[in-house]
Amino acid sequence: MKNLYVIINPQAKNGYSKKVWLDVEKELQSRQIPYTAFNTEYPGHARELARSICKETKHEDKAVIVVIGGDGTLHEVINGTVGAKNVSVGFIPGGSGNDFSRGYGIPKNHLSASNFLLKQIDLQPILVDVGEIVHSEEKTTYFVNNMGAGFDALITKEANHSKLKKVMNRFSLGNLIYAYFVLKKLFTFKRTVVNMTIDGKKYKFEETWFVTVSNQPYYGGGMKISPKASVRDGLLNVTVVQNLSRMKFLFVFITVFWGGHERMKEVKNFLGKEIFIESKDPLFVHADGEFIGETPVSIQACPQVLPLVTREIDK
Ligand SMILES: Nc1ncnc2c1ncn2[C@@H]1O[C@H](COP(=O)(O)OP(=O)(O)OP(=O)(O)O)[C@@H](O)[C@H]1O
Repeated sequence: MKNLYVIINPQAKNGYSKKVWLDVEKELQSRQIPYTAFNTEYPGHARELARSICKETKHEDKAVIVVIGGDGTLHEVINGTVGAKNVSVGFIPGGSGNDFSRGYGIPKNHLSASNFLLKQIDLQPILVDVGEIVHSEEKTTYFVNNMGAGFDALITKEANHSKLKKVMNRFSLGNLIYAYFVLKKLFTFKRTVVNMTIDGKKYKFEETWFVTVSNQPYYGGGMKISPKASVRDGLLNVTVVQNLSRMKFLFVFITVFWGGHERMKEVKNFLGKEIFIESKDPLFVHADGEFIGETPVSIQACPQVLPLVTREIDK
């Protein structure tokens, strides 16, 4: 069996991930599977742990890092492993949003996900795409789900820093926090001009609410922002929402839950490999729901670079 490392974020979903780990640990022990486990101690720690596991195992044949937490922890681990060909990544959901499981064919229930993972672990991992963002001072961030600039990044930033999220997570209502901030920020958000280049072609969008670049269909805890996005096609799906009154924007935002927004004339969709986003006024930027800075940013698709323990995913 491949060497197994587990990275647990004990804070994900207000500590629910600790319970997930107890169940998974029991399963590993009953099957007498050896493992090395680490708890994250602060934001950013999962990335450091993943990096040092990759360094230590670089002469080993194969290793697997299993992430127990939410999409934020997974995002950090990916940022520590991208490029390490011998290390594959597995995921057991223990967070509140779970867009990664939705988009990558991983069971949502942690016991099913753990059984599934242990069955797949010694099979060939599936190589999936990731997106690469180069932002200020040549800093690079990778994303697996999506990145966005504008209103959605503002909501992400507000929600992640809000004490209310913790309270609502306690009642399994963590996702409602996003709806709360959408309503709170809807009437004050300043729309701006966004200039984009997609595979060499230039675009100008007036009165832009947000731009999302997706690797998979889901974001914001189950919203279908990019229903046709595929994690194996080597391409990124761009969604631009612009020229909408505040009330119509709210309506469009609601239709994102089932992907209905794609038919609206104020929603533009593109496919591309290299994307540049700049704006007249700086816009907040997120990657996989984690705030990372402001525009301008350059994004590119990195086709099939991440070995993932999952089932075959259609191209
Ligand atoms: N020990 C820790 N203490 C505080 N924060 C931590 C710790 N370990 C990790 N974090 C941070 O917790 C944040 C949230 O983690 P994560 O996204 O995995 O859980 P979640 O918010 O419950 O789930 P989701 O993103 O799926 O909604 C991440 O930004 C991560 O950096």
